[in-house]
Amino acid sequence: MAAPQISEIDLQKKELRRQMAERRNAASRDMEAALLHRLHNVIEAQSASVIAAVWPLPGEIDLRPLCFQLLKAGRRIGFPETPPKGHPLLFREWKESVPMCEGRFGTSYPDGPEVIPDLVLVPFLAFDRTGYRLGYGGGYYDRTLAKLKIPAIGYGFSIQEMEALPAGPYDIPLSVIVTEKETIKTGFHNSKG
Ligand SMILES: Nc1nc2c(c(=O)[nH]1)N(C=O)[C@@H](CNc1ccc(C(=O)N[C@@H](CCC(=O)O)C(=O)O)cc1)CN2
Ligand SMILES: Nc1ncnc2c1ncn2[C@@H]1O[C@H](COP(=O)(O)OP(=O)(O)OP(=O)(O)O)[C@@H](O)[C@H]1O
Repeated sequence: MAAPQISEIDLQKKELRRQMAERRNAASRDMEAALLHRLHNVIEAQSASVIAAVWPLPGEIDLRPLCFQLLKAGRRIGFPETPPKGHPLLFREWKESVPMCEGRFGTSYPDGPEVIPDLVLVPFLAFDRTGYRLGYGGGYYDRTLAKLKIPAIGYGFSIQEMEALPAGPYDIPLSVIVTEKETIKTGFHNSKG
């Protein structure tokens, strides 16, 4: 059987993931609070009614306090269910009382109906100023953004910035990147048509 094809870009990304997870894990609670505050203000200025967030994996930024605030303000929240690799994410509606189910790769998703978000919050291990990001390597967000054509707001710490990330042919840039220090508009619009 032929060996799976691993490109040079995929190998560079693997090493970066390891380094950047270490940096992210060194961030303080104050940095996380500042980031959530900034993210809240950015989302408040947008009219999206269904916002896709994530249930945190170990070491990740916890968006749940922000999700509670958004729910109270009348927005709806979806969390991703992780399908087999090669497929886009599916989002299920989350409310305070909804039980969570165990999904692939240690992820958790709500036991709720499917929702189609109109704005998606995207975690990353690293980003650059043109809007390219490095995730866990599933290619899930690129496939999801290719399908949904909705704006993507990436969020993470300023120490996760890279001069330039290796961009593969399927990488879709983020429209906005929010760190604890600044809000970067990349000029990229992932819209229909
Ligand atoms: N909280 C959260 N949920 C999320 C994501 C995320 O980044 N954060 N995802 C973003 O796409 C999707 C899940 N994506 C994932 C893709 C690959 C692996 C994975 O291959 N994990 C390896 C080790 C990864 C590593 O540390 O190198 C494993 O579990 O063996 C995990 C999650 C959807 N849900
Ligand atoms: N729309 C797509 N169609 C086909 N292959 C894709 C698509 N999007 C991504 N891929 C492939 O999936 C693999 C993983 O992609 P990548 O390294 O960009 O993941 P990631 O952005 O780090 O992960 P995630 O989005 O899950 O956080 C790569 O080999 C990439 O070429």
